[in-house]
Amino acid sequence: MSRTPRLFVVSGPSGAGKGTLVSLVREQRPDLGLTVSATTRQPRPGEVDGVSYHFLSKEEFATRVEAGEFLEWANVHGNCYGTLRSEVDRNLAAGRSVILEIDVQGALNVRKVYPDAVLVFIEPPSMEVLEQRLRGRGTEDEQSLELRLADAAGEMEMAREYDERVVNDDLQESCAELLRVLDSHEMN
Ligand SMILES: Nc1ncnc2c1ncn2[C@@H]1O[C@H](COP(=O)(O)OP(=O)(O)OP(=O)(O)O)[C@@H](O)[C@H]1O
Ligand SMILES: Nc1nc2c(ncn2[C@@H]2O[C@H](COP(=O)(O)O)[C@@H](O)[C@H]2O)c(=O)[nH]1
Repeated sequence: MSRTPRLFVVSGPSGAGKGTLVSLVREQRPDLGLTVSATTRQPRPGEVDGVSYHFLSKEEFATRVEAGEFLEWANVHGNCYGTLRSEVDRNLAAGRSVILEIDVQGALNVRKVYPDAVLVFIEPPSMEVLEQRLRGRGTEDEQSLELRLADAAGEMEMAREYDERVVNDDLQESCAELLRVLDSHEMN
C-alpha cells in the first residue's frame, strides 16, 4: 500500500488522552516519524531528556527562538513548548508522515507554515471525564491542574478550526478511529 507522507497535528485539552492515543497508534504504525518537542517545563518523574522532551532553561529556549529553530512555539499552561524545525524536516525529507502532539496555538501556527497539515482535535467525552483523567494521571499539583482545566474551555472552542475530530471515549475505538483518519489523508 503506498502512502503520501503527511504532517498530522494532534491537539486537545490536557488530559484528553493525546499522548496515550498517539503511543497506541505508533504501535500499529512504527513507520511514523518521531519528533521530540522542547519545553521549559520541569521534567516529571520518569521523563527522560531528549526522549520525553528536550528540557531547556528559559534562557536556552529564548536563544533557540531567536535563532529561528522552532517551526512553532507557544506558552502553554505557564511554560514554553516548541517544535524544532529540524525534527519535522528530517522526517518529511525521509518520506515519513509525522504526528505532532501540540497545543491549539501551535497547531494553527503550523498550518500557516504547512497549509496541507492535517489538524486532528482529540476531545474528551465530557469536562467531568477530562478532570477525572487529569487527576487520575497524578502528574499535576492542584494549581497546575486548575490552570489546565481552565485553559481547556477555550481550547475546546478551537475544535471547529480542525480538519478532523476524535472523541476519546473508549481507547481502542479511538485508536482505530485515529488510524482511519491517518489512512484517509495519506491515501488522498
Ligand atoms: N480513552 C481513555 N479512557 C480512559 N483513560 C484514558 C483514555 N485515554 C487516556 N486516558 C488516561 O487519561 C490520562 C491523560 O491521558 P494523556 O496523558 O494521554 O493526556 P494528554 O492529552 O496527552 O495530556 P497532556 O496534554 O497533559 O500531555 C492518562 O492517565 C491516561 O492513561
Ligand atoms: N505549541 C506546542 N505545544 C506543545 C508542544 N509539546 C507539547 N505541547 C503541549 O503542551 C501541553 C502540556 O504538555 P505536558 O507534557 O506538560 O502535559 C500538551 O497539551 C501539549 O499539547 C510543542 O512542541 N508545541
